[in-house]
Amino acid sequence: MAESGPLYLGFDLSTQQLKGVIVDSQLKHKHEAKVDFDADLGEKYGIEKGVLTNPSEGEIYAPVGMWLEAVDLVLSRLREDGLDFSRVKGVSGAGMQHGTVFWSQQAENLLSSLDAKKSLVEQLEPSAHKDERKGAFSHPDSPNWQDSSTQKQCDKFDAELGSPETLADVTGSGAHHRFSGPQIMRFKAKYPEHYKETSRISLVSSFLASVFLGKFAPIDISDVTGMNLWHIKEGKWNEKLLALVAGGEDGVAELKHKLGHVPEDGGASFGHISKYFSQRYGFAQDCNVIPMTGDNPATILALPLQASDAMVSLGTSTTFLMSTPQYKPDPAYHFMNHPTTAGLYMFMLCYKNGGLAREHVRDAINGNKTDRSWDKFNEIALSTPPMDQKSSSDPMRMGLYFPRPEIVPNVRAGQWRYEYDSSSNKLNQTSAEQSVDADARGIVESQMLSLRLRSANLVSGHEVNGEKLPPQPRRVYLVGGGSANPAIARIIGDVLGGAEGIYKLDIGGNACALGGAYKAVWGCERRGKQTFEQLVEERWDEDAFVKRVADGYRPGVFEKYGEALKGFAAMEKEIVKSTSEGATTTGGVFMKNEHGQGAKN
Ligand SMILES: Nc1ncnc2c1ncn2[C@@H]1O[C@H](COP(=O)(O)OP(=O)(O)O)[C@@H](O)[C@H]1O
Ligand SMILES: O=C(CO)[C@@H](O)[C@H](O)COP(=O)(O)O
Repeated sequence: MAESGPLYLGFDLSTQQLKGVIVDSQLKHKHEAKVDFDADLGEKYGIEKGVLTNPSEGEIYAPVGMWLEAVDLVLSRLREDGLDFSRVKGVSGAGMQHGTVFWSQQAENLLSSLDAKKSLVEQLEPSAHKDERKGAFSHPDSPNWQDSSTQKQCDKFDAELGSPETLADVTGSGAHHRFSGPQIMRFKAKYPEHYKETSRISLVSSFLASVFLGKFAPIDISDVTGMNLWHIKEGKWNEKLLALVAGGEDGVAELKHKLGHVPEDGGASFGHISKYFSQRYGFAQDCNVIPMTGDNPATILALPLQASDAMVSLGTSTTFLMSTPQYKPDPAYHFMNHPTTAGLYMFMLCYKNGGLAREHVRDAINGNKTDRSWDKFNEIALSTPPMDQKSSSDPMRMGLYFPRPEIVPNVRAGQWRYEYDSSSNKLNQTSAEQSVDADARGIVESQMLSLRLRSANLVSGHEVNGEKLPPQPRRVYLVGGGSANPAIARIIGDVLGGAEGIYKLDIGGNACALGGAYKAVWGCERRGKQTFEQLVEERWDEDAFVKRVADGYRPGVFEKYGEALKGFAAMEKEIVKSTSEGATTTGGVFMKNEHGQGAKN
């Protein structure tokens, strides 16, 4: 008998891919499809790893037309996968954070009168088809989160409210190159005519929601906190920061109009799907468009995350995410509104040097041949003792591994190695040129020590079998490509702990698109004031959805890494200081110190 019952669609529009995942009301994964920008559309749009670059100005951006083409393509792939679109009752999802899309004056007319026989890109971005007709965008490109062209604007943002600390207190973050406020400010200065012609500025998430809605969709309550423009505690735009972007108070009303109203409820439907999608693909006419959010906020929705649980996303970048009722902002990290639950926040650390840096070490260990296997890396990582300390009288060995300029801490690209004697608290820099074998464990330890250092204030003690454990996450959940690696999971447990252990999401698809699909379920099926957490917990199938992949807290080992933390913090300080003294130009961007007036990646 054919299956019936509602289905929900979640998207993840990220740097390199558009993924679509279908779940049912019980959160069970049913279908998925993806478009890989390089493989499917790379030649046509001239992109590499999903983006175009202008290194002389530190610019990284993506053509919006390519994303539109990907939307039609991913839906046709879902159809090929057997999806019955008439059962889809809700659409939500995520977009990579911070990116902006600039709509033209005729955009809403075009969005609401799409012809189902033609593609989205033909009608909304004719320039992508070399047609000179005016399209729906005042500029064809969207700045990417890896862009670092906004140093001047970041300096002004950090100064505007008095200090980076105050900016972080108000908006949840100090100024960062990729954040939308500094990006819009630069766009206005570089393209004044395009800015004037802009009727609406969307984030990547609200851009995608607008396409499905057939009119402008508001910016989401969580994603808005990745802009450096939203006063988190007051729940409204910060007028001073808007004036900074607009070039004076006179421009504030116009900018506010371009940004639009931000609704508080992350679950309230924006309305029914545009008829383009019901006519072309057969979506139910009453399918709801639920607010789409940022990729990181959507990722925390893939699990019924409890306070003191942590998620480590081991993708291209490494991100560390926690859902917490505490609001303790600092310019070194980010606090954002929780995407579904008022009174909760998302704590986030974001590193550019994640998977790529680990791959560098893997390739060096494999002799830089064509072997891309992780076997040798894993074997060496597990046979190396914690901190490469063969006996307790040996110093601990540690380092920083940054093939790209890093966000946390804010330093230029480079590699540094140190020895640390915890009994005398002595730190010595050693040669960067040494055997790469110790780096297999070393790079994972280094990345995890950085997470432990910065999340220490947010974790608490736990009692397991009557025994009181030191402050650490209750569970650590791994997501992203690197979560497949058992050796990495084991070392993460050693360094970060985890009172109940290390877990991995065991459902198909990816966490971010799944979180988006769950958000659609919640938006459409919640009863009264039922929170997202209550709904997901009620339908959660622990045995089917997650898998315990490694031990967490190991007595003695966790404490040893606690000792290493002091040396690690001192090492970072020394590197930040030495790199800011000899300020270096990396990729056309002037890099300086962590909290001062230097670059914020
Ligand atoms: N077995 C593995 N061990 C370690 N890293 C892995 C493994 N499999 C994939 N990866 C890493 O996962 C990363 C890609 O993760 P993914 O979540 O797909 O990326 P994105 O963030 O772009 O969506 C790559 O850096 C790759 O090296
Ligand atoms: O900038 C941030 C978070 O602040 C990044 O996490 C981007 O949001 C990453 O996007 P993808 O890796 O999904 O492309």
